[in-house]
Amino acid sequence: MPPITPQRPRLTVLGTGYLGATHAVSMAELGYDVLGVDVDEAKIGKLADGQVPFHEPGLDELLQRNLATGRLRFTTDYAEAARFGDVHFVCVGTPQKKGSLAADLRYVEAAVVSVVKNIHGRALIVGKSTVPVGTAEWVEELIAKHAPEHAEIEVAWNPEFLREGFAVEDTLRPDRLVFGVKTEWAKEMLDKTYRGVYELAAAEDREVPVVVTDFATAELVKVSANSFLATKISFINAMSEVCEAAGADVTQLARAIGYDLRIGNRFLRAGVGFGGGCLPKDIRAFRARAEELGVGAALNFLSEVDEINLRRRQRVVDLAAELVGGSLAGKQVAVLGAAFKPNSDDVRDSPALAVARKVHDAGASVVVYDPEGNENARRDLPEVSYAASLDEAAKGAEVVLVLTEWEEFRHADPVALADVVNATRIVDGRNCLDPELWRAANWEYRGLGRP
Ligand SMILES: NC(=O)c1ccc[n+]([C@@H]2O[C@H](COP(=O)([O-])OP(=O)(O)OC[C@H]3O[C@@H](n4cnc5c(N)ncnc54)[C@H](O)[C@@H]3O)[C@@H](O)[C@H]2O)c1
Ligand SMILES: O=c1ccn([C@@H]2O[C@H](COP(=O)(O)OP(=O)(O)O[C@H]3O[C@H](CO)[C@@H](O)[C@H](O)[C@H]3O)[C@@H](O)[C@H]2O)c(=O)[nH]1
Repeated sequence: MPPITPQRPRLTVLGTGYLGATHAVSMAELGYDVLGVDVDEAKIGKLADGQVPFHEPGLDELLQRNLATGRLRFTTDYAEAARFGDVHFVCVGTPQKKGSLAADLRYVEAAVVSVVKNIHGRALIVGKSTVPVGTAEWVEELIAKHAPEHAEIEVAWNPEFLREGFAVEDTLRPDRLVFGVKTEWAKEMLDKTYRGVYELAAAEDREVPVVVTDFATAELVKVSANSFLATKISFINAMSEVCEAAGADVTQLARAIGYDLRIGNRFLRAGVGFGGGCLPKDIRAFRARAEELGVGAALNFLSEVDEINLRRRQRVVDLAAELVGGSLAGKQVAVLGAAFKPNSDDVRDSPALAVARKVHDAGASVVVYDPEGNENARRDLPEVSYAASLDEAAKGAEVVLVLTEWEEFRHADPVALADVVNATRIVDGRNCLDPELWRAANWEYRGLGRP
């Protein structure tokens, strides 16, 4: 990619997890000088050594290439970060608070304070983490309290919409950019920062829409986008429940309604529901913030969205029990999938792992296999066994549950697998298999929302 030349701001990325590492690497790929910063020394050590600490297709190669050019470096030293950066991207985690629906902003606070107290010139702090509306104003207050008096620091909010599994592509070629700003200078700095993205789009005859807003709107764009996506999934999963009761097929229903362009065919895959480090916590934090703002009733539907989603996990467990004759106690169960979606090793709030836990709690002996997620899963759910391959997981199973739609599972051979299991029973928790194929190989097949 041609490096962009004039007036390139130097960038730091504070927090080098799924979002930050991808952002740092992608911005270096676009020609910027980037310093990635994290408090996790092991993570920084790996990144500096050219190893991506998580699974994200294509990221390893770009990391190594950009380390080699010298454009990309990593550190745990905030003083160095403050000296280096013109623009500081805040990409730290905003997980759900323990015992509450709300977002935990302690890492945002720590990152902002650590960097601004060391800034002596002019700089822009750009929030990328997903946060409750009002956070950017609070970050301004933190800066006023902690920055040296002579420093000139402004804030912008620039939410990120990347999807895991497509993170690099989404960063280099975003559907849109959102700039929540208060001043023309902040807008100009963001334009300079994203010039590489604009130039790549122009070279490919595309345009990247840029929506310039106030802080509150930018913050809300992010959580409302995720709420809409979560609602779409729970809508189709609610239809799935009705299809099950009525003997209809939700996959055909989704296809048919999706032809209406007003509805669209994407994000209508019924199954065991949404998980991950974003949608579940974001809809909960949004509800909590709306309560604080006195408009909780406006988002009551999001609690229904959450409940529909969680009910699907129990539905898979019930189907598995039904298939083995009523009780899972003492049965061997193969769980295929641990990551919350394919092409990721992320197991945060993963439906697959939640089901594995429930099946284990029901007294079954559970063997999990995920092509990339075993290691993270073992940390979260050490009570169950992990297999190194699909065949090893399925060996001797009374029922197989497909809970993450990895290609490897989609293309599994039902005839060959029949020789490995103890009983040919399968629950397709992602509606990703061809029922006819599996039934033809003598499997008792159950999908979600399918007759
Ligand atoms: N993962 C995604 O696909 C995605 C997409 C868009 C937005 N987001 C949002 O981005 C934020 C980060 O998500 P993530 O998935 O990358 O989380 P993550 O847990 O993978 O990464 C967060 C990183 O922040 C680091 N950190 C914590 N405190 C720090 C500090 N004081 N200074 C520097 N680093 C610190 C952690 O060590 C960790 O490496 C969240 O708000 C999330 O909602 C995530
Ligand atoms: O039709 C569908 C589509 C998705 N899912 C599930 O929904 C979850 C989320 O999927 P996806 O949105 O692709 O993954 P994320 O990487 O979590 O991305 C979401 O969350 C990010 C963090 O906020 C945003 O940046 C992205 O735009 C938003 O799509 C996963 O468990 C999927 O299995 C379904 O069950 N059915």
